[in-house]
Amino acid sequence: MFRASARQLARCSRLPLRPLARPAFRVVRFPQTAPAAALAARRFKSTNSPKPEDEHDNQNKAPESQNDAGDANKAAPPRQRELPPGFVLLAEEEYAELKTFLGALPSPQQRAEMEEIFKEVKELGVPEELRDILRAKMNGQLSMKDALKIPRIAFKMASELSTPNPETQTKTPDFTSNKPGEEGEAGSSQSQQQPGAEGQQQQKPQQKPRQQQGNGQSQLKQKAYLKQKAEQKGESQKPPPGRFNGSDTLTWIIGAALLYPFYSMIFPGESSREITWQELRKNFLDRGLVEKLVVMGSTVRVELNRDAVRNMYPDSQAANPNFAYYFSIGSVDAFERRLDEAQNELGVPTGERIPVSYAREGMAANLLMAFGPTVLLVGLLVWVSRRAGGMGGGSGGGMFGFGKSKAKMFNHDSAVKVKFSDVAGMDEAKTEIMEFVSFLKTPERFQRLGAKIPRGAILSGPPGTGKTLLAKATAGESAVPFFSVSGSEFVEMFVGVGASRVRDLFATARKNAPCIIFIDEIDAVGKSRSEGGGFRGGGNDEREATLNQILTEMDGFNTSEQVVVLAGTNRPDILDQALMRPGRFDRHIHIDRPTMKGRKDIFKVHLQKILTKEDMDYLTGRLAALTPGFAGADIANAVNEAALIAARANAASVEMLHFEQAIERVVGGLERKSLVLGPEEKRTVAYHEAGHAICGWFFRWADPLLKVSIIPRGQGALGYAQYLPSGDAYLMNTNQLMDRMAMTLGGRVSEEIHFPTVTTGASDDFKKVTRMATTMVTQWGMSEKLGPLHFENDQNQLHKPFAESTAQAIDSEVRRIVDEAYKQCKELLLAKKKEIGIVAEELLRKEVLTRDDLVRLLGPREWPEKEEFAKFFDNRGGQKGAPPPPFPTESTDSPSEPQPALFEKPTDDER
Ligand SMILES: Nc1ncnc2c1ncn2[C@@H]1O[C@H](COP(=O)(O)OP(=O)(O)OP(=O)(O)O)[C@@H](O)[C@H]1O
Repeated sequence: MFRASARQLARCSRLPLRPLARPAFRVVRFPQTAPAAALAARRFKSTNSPKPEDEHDNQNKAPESQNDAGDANKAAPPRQRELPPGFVLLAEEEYAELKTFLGALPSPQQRAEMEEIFKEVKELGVPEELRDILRAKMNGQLSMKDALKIPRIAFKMASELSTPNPETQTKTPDFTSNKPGEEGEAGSSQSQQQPGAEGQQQQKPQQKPRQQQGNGQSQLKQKAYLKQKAEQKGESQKPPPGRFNGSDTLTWIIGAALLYPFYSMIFPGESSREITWQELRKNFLDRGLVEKLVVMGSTVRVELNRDAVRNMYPDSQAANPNFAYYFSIGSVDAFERRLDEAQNELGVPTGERIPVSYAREGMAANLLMAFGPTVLLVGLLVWVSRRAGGMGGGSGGGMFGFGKSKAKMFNHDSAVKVKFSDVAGMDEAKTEIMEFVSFLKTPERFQRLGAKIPRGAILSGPPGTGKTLLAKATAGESAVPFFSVSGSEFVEMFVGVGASRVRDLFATARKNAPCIIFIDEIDAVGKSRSEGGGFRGGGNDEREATLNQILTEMDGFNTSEQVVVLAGTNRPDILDQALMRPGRFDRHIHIDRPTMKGRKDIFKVHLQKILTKEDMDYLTGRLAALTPGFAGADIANAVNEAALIAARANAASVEMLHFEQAIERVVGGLERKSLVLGPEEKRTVAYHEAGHAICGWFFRWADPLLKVSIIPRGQGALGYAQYLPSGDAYLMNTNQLMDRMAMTLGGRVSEEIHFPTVTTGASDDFKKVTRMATTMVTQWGMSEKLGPLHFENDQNQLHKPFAESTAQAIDSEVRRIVDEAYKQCKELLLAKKKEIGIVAEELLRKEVLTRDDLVRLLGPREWPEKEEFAKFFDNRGGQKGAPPPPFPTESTDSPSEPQPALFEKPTDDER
């Protein structure tokens, strides 16, 4: 990590300096300010130093001068000046190493100029750190730390290079002789270097010019002169050598110039260019410039003899040691063959052939290229899931807020407006939950007596029965914040998110206490832990972790903490027992579908918002009678649907007709006017429905018929008969069941009697009959042969929990019951064949027949009607003498089969 960032840092600093370095070279090319020339002039003008012309000659003869220097090093000739502190002289091979980085410079001109500076460097010495870096480079042990030292070293050297040679101080004005001409000449030639010189003197008194030694007066004069000059130039004192002074332009230029080659020592440029085989041959191979070829998979790197290349192509980048050419090959064999042919053509003797090596790192690179993206993606996913999973604690937010609870909060501002008066038809449940309200409102009443308040309650019941509504009403009555969340919101694709969200939810709730948490559909997370454990797919660790967290959090409340947890579910039977134990969800409140009275009350609640002129008592009673099995949500939907139908009809208020149409629509689905039946099909449907109607009319225990229709409706129903089921059907006896089954078979039997063949239309009837008969045998103990036994036949179980012989007995009993119902039906319909014809023909004419039509066609039903039926369907609209309410023009299918809910006693008003 550190390596990468240091590298970037270094690159960053290198790039902005590059433009600075280049102008510096351009400046030096022009006569006035070539740094190399200026440096040479300033630093080596001593009595013993070579004259500028000689120097120039020397510059042109670089190799010799290098050799000389090397010899000088070896022979240690007397030096003209002392080394600056911290500087060392480079050994020949170190200097040669340093020089290789000249190749990093893009143009030959720049290389030549930098070479001048390097010659200075050779004389001046280099900071010890640079020598160490060079040695590390030679040993292949360069580090990023070295890279960070480069700017300091470059500017330290630049500062030394731009400092006048003490030898040249001899050319300062001779203050002992006050000859103005000399002063002027010397001053003009050296004015630029004076401040630096002063700094140098202060820093290194031992380097004072020899001429000044022993001459205190002239020293003082000279100091005064230098100071005056510095003040004239407005320059501050030069900092000690090695410390960069930004105002010293020359130091800047030289420092920047040095930076580039120095950096290329640490970061060899990655520049490379692809060439073709032909280019390789023409430009390098044929000219003997290729030193080595390195095969790396399908590419070959060309290693050139840099010195030879520099001589041949002085302006080419190829001379740069960090620049590489490469070319692609199809196969290694083909490449080797081609290379051999080329060398044969060139007549290269076998012993001097170009060495070819095969690099192994290509393999790693190839592997990285192939699997890198996948590894990266997998790594990212693991990282994200770890992060998401690790987001524990109350804050829970973390990356993307995965661990945060999604609970909607209703507080005083967004207060829950629902009150208990809005919840109808569940008085027992309301009484139970009322206690929570008192606890939240006046906790001291309970605490005073040492009573512990239940932590929470599970509200269970079929969908739409008002569980959420009741929880909201509890919050509304208590006037406390209400957190509503669905169990499924704890489930996320990331491991640990569920538990984290639970933590977050409870932490927020504690902060807002007193308050209510409502977890809807808690079965999504609260399913029994043993449930998934069997052979059916294994356990679900994530769900269990979430459940455990809920259990822990509920345990974590202390008795005085006023946080009530309510949970809603349709499946209390599958909940984990640990949830239900005292101290957690202590109360279990079951909310069933509303009774007749409950439906009436719910209709009253929802009708408050509806504009209707109907008598409320009669309306709600009739609607409640028409909607057995409706849950609160169905009722709310039916009322709203009625208002929509009335609005569509531009009615001034919602009338009974609209309500009944709405109920039919909710039960039977949309009328399908587009489905046009052929005459024969229509006739079959009419006789089928007439068969049902006749059964319903003449069987004593059958449900009273409300209407029959042959208008298609909903999914696949071509016609139907609507009955008023016997109250809420909490209990049904065998007679009722047999009559209902016989009535259900009436359609098919009628077809058999009236047509030479039968149709597929009775399939659903058979399904209902079979299910009823099976339930009678296996669950309701209504078969003498099998007796009062309950046979569970779970579809998910592979094996039936009873013997094969029992299964056969069940089958035969079911068949017997259905056969009996069939016989009963056939006997009736054969006897009433004429009546079927009458009803069917009337149906074909009118499409819908009401109860009144049937009375007209068949005479009054001979069996006494039920109480509600008499009260709400007496055609008087609840008032004596009032005109009968118009009956809906559509009808719908029967609300089906009997409800097997035989476990609860009907309330008084149900009987
Ligand atoms: N007892 C009731 N009194 C008045 N309205 C009710 C009643 N029960 C249900 N409703 C109506 O039905 C709507 C839906 O009810 P709610 O969401 O409470 O049902 P639920 O039992 O929570 O359903 P689910 O089990 O599908 O979550 C309520 O907004 C309300 O309009």
